[in-house]
Amino acid sequence: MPWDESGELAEELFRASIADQVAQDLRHLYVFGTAGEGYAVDERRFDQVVDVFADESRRHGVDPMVGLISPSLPVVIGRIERCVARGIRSFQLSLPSWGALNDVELATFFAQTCGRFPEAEFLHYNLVRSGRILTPDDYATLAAAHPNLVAVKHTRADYATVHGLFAKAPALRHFFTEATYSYASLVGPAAFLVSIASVRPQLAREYFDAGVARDTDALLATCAQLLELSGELRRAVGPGPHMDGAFDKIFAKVRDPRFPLALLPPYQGASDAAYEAFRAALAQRHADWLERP
Ligand SMILES: N[C@@H](CC=O)C(=O)O
Repeated sequence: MPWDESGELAEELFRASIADQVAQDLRHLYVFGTAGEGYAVDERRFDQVVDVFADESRRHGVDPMVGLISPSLPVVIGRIERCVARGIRSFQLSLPSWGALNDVELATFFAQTCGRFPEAEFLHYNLVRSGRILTPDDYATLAAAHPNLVAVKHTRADYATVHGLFAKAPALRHFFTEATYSYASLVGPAAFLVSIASVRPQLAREYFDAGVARDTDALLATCAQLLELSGELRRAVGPGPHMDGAFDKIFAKVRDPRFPLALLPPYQGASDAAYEAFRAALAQRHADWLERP
């Protein structure tokens, strides 16, 4: 999300970034993951971003997905209600994170979201920050209870977990980020959650297609490049910024140099120097990953 100097949505830049992604054939878009600062927005900004996102997505024929991150279940329910009133049907759920949910609390959370809104579809965002990583067995139970839980976004999964997900929760679509996608796509119907590869969407698409075609050589070669890119990014940003948005906004700025790097307070964004260092690394050592003029 691009914020202006007073922390308000930079609407024109936001609309331009949606249009850019759609033009690059990235059509499954969401707002308010970690990178989109779903944990940091107040209700006013939540509604404003949703309105702009839904409007611009629909202009391009894209179905908008909205992420929900809050330690308060009533806040999550209220956000779903307001989105449903705006015709939004796709949601991305994260577990409340103030304390890790136990099994009873987990069942209540899904009953009060998936169960309460049967007309909507839900993707679960499985991440350490939420305090509890759900397992293949958890997903088997939840998918059986909630047919409108349709997908999961995995931020990390070892090989045993990847196999377990495809075996125990095959009704769900499992999205993996760059490093895990290479392996997961060889052993099951993996979906690809584009992160650092977003600097060059065309190559992200080719990586996804290599997985669909089970082209091991292409997958491993691109995976190695993407791991190198991640190393360049970590070196460029250095210690300090730690929220996904600090990194993802650098990707957005590679696509559009006007894109601001600031995160909503109190979180620390990456610096312009970090962006310049990453861009220089791309130009010098990974030129394929820079859009050709
Ligand atoms: N940064 C992504 C997740 C991982 O790639 C997000 O915020 O959704």
